[in-house]
Amino acid sequence: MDQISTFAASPYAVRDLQLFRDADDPAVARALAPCAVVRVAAGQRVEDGLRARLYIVLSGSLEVAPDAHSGDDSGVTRVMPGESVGEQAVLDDAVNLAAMTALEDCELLVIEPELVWQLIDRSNVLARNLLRLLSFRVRAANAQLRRRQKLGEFYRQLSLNDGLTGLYNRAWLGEMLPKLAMRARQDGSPLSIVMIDLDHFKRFNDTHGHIAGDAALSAAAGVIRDSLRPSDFAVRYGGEELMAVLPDTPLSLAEMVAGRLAERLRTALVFPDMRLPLPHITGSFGVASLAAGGDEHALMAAADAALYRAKQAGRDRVSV
Ligand SMILES: Nc1nc2c(ncn2[C@@H]2O[C@H](COP(=O)(O)OP(=O)(O)OP(=O)(O)O)[C@@H](O)[C@H]2O)c(=O)[nH]1
Repeated sequence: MDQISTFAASPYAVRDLQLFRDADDPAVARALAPCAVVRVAAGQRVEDGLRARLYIVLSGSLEVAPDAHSGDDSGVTRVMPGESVGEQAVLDDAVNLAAMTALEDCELLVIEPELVWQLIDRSNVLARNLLRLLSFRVRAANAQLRRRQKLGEFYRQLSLNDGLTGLYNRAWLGEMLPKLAMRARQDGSPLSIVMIDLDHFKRFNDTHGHIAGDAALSAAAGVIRDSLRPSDFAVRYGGEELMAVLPDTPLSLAEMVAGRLAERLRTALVFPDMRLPLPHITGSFGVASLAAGGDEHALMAAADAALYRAKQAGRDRVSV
């Protein structure tokens, strides 16, 4: 980064600089006249030392990564001729942590912080342009934060949903069931679960193939999801093991819900457009409610035991 001239000796004029747009005061031109114009070769970093300066690109372009120390490259911006970088660091009197690299051979005007402040005192136009620029940057930063939050939420949702069926997955259950159990204990409200295991699913796979098995799982998941209230949750917590989580639901009502699920599963279409006799699926259902003083582990164990009884009793049925 070598000084090649001063602003006065360069071919550039004050009107080329966005920050000084409409500042046709000759005093501004005089103040900028001795400022250094430096050349930065393509690929070279703008070495700022520990001093924040204002840089204005006169020719070429710079790439600016917000914070060289955070390794965050998501907010990289390109600074074009007439645009400035470093004004915020100058105003904050902070070290400029932005990593500035020349994308092509550049000429930059360098304005020392003391002069920036003198010019702000002298020129209302500059102060107004600076405020406008900072307001634009704050808006851009906020928009980027919102985008990142949305993206984070999207990936979080993705990690809590099962890819095949779209139901909540085991990770969701591990995170949410303890919370739902705690809320139920605090409110004194009932919490029930229905564990569902598809019957002879190995045989179904062996007979109809794994792809048909996947379709059957999706059909079963759809039946469960569409049969629940909006406040209930449908979960796939294992291979062919599904669950309905029913807040504010006592055991007797959960048993009725399970009966309805069993009936709908029995008549569900696995392949609506298949001409061959339809393979059908049934499930075994184990129902349990959170006991007074019990926790989510005891609840799962009780539902598991009920499910075992439903299997033992001949499958395609509900056990409590
Ligand atoms: N197609 C398909 N099959 C799966 C998936 N996850 C688990 N399975 C199958 O589900 C079957 C479960 O078999 P088992 O646990 O022996 O139980 P079952 O054959 O259903 O017998 P019962 O539960 O006793 O009625 C296995 O053959 C698994 O391969 C899946 O995502 N897709």
